[in-house]
Amino acid sequence: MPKKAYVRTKPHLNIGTMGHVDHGKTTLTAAITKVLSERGTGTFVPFDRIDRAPEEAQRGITINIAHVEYETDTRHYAHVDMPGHADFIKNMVTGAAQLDGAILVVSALDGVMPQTAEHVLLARQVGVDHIVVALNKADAGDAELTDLVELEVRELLERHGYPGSDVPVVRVSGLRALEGDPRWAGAVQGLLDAVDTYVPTPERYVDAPFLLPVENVLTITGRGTVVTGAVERGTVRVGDRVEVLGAGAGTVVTGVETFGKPMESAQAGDNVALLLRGVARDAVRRGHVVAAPGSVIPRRRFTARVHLPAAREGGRGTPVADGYRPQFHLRTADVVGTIRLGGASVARPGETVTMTVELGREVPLEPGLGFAVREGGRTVGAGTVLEVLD
Ligand SMILES: Nc1nc2c(ncn2[C@@H]2O[C@H](COP(=O)(O)OP(=O)(O)OP(=O)(O)O)[C@@H](O)[C@H]2O)c(=O)[nH]1
Ligand SMILES: [Mg+2]
Repeated sequence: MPKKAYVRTKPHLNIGTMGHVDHGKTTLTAAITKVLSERGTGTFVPFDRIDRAPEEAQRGITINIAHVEYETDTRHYAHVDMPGHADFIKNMVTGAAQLDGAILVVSALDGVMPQTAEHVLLARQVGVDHIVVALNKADAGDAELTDLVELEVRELLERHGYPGSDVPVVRVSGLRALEGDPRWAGAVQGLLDAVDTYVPTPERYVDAPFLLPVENVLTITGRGTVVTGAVERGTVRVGDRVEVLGAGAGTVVTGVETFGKPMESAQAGDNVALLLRGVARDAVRRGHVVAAPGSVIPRRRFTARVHLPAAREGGRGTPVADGYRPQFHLRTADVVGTIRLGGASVARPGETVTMTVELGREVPLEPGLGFAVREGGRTVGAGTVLEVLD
């Protein structure tokens, strides 16, 4: 039986939960789907379906195991719940998740923790302009302490260039809402209303040449190789010619799906799976880019402005010197690179500096592209490409 096609009736946005470990991101994600399923605009996704490890996609094209899909009265959302900190860095910081807005989950019991601060810093750096705060575990916190946590979060946001006093802060209990408590289900609905109204519908670059950073690669028996990810710009439809940069292959798109539903065409902002004709499974990997032929040229060298978070924000304790070789996370790619600081001999945590970077291999680069700098499992910098060099 043919699968029901995806029909675009409302604006589509990508959002996600971020925040410190154990503050309740996955519980809240499950609670959101529960509240919306009761209103008839979503399908309930239980906690253990969100939090599980990826498995072989045998039932068809799946997007990303941590994605859930739902609708409010006015919008269609793809919501990514990143299981753990490393995944957050990969998906969000590198722009793979392409969040139009984020729900910052902060436990009312614990307040701002190191990863809360790190996620806010990185969200700012990669251009997530709108954050809504879920003060979670409000069922268990005392009101006075929760007030203090709220102040602390607003102050953190202000310090990173967000309008701290205007950002909606909603007290919720993901756990109680998930258990069906009407009061807390109402609070989760209030959070969604805040997201609907506070996060603007983004302008999509649908007229630009097509580009999709590859997040995952799957094989579907009898159909071929599938790549998944969020369309960064342009549109793509079945029959389009594309090239896989990194793999150096030209190919034709033979299928486009979103959340298991076939689409006639996908556009910037959509989370999709593309079936590619005649591309071997091992010829394409996460970090490659699928693009309109000739529209991007991979390069190795660029200048950039990079912020090095202070140690208290999760950054390094010591300065970096000329010749430093960390990992650069650009879109979904993870590449080693060497930095040159020019006149300055060292750059200290807490500073924002200009540098030249030479990557270990070519990747598609362009001015304005955001990236993260990582070393030993820690984010030591967040930057923006200024100029691409040859
Ligand atoms: N009292 C209370 N506990 C909660 C609430 N939300 C989550 N918890 C508990 O907090 C713990 C962590 O919840 P998770 O949803 O797994 O947190 P997480 O942020 O997804 O954690 P990681 O993915 O490991 O970073 C679990 O034991 C939850 O039951 C809440 O609203 N109230
Ligand atoms: Mg989780």
